[in-house]
Amino acid sequence: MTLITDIRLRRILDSRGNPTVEADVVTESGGFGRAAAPSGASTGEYEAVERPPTEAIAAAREHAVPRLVGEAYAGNQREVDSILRAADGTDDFSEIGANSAVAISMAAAKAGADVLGAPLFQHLGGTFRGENFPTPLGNVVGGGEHAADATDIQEFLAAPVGAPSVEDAVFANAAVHAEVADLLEERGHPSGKGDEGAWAPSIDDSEAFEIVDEAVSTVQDDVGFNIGFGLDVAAAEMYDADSETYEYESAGVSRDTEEQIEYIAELVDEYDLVYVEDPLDEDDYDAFAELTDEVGDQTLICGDDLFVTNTDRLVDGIDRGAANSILIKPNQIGTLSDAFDAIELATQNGYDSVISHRSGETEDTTIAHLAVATDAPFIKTGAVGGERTAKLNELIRIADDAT
Ligand SMILES: O=C(O)[C@@H](CO)OP(=O)(O)O
Ligand SMILES: [Mg+2]
Repeated sequence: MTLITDIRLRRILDSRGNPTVEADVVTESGGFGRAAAPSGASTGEYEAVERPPTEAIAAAREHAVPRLVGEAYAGNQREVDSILRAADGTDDFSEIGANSAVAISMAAAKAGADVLGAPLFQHLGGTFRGENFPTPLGNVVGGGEHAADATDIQEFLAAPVGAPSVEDAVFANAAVHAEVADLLEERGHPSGKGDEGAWAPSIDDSEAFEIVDEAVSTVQDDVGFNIGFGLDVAAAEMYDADSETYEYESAGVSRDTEEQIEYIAELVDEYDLVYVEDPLDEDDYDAFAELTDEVGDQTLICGDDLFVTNTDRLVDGIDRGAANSILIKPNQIGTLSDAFDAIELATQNGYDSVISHRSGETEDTTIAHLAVATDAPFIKTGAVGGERTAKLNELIRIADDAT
């Protein structure tokens, strides 16, 4: 029933107005799945390769589609994904593009779920999933590669860890986002938004800390449950390999690696940060390990550019004690099976998984299902904006259907 009988690939728009790859997968019994690849701006050096969509589509039509149509079963995700790997023939999907690969992989999963008549999270995670929901990390202020002339730290994230339901958590993040706008206005910094819908004011990081701290406390008092906050430092983007320093341009500050470790540890203490992503350069496992040793019992130290959803890099991190959490982005590695393997390895080793969007997104909701399917404790998919609320609203629907 799930034999794949047709795959269509096309270019569609992403949230930045750039082209991306969308895939439709059809099965023998009429099952249908559609999915689109997201796209990063602060991409890790070791990510699978995204090719220009026109090239990725042409290469996938030539190498992958003929090996899948009439040959593979959408209900057998491992088979689909291993055919994608074999058809590509490289380690990093540089032939068919990780964008074509991930779109086909996710569309096949949806087609498999459609044939079964089960929600995607259940097809992927089994019948006992759907009871636990991830805490959404909501991007409320940001800069870095996601907005010009804004904060050096890429993302300030609301983290409603005490929310009684995913719905309450989603609305709490939106409330923090709105409160931040009021505070920016009061302080004379009315602001536009960056790529992920976070406010992108022209202020330095220290002022952003004050504002987010205040906004989180105000909303916490309103809603009556605990809201913390966290960061995606995206430190690889500010690391200068020649001078071996982290350059905070808006503050005019430069920190060497030891100073960066101390700075982050102080921030964790001062603001009770619950989450810190990529606080150090993507090549510096030792510095990650040092920081994790120092504050890893107080907060999550998450590797995004460090691990790039890659089990080989995660094994290195586990061996060295670098980080205690991993960001999971299916397009960083190219298939859902690879993303699942990374989550499983993380869980077995006590690392928390954080399922994540990219800064360039579409209406695709696969990551909401992936988070529920894998019992992930966190999902990072913005706070507002249609391509972000697509995933957040899908989480609310999954929770609503489950009760
Ligand atoms: O760094 C990140 O975690 C992501 C998503 O927030 O950004 P990008 O997709 O630009 O890599
Ligand atoms: Mg990141």
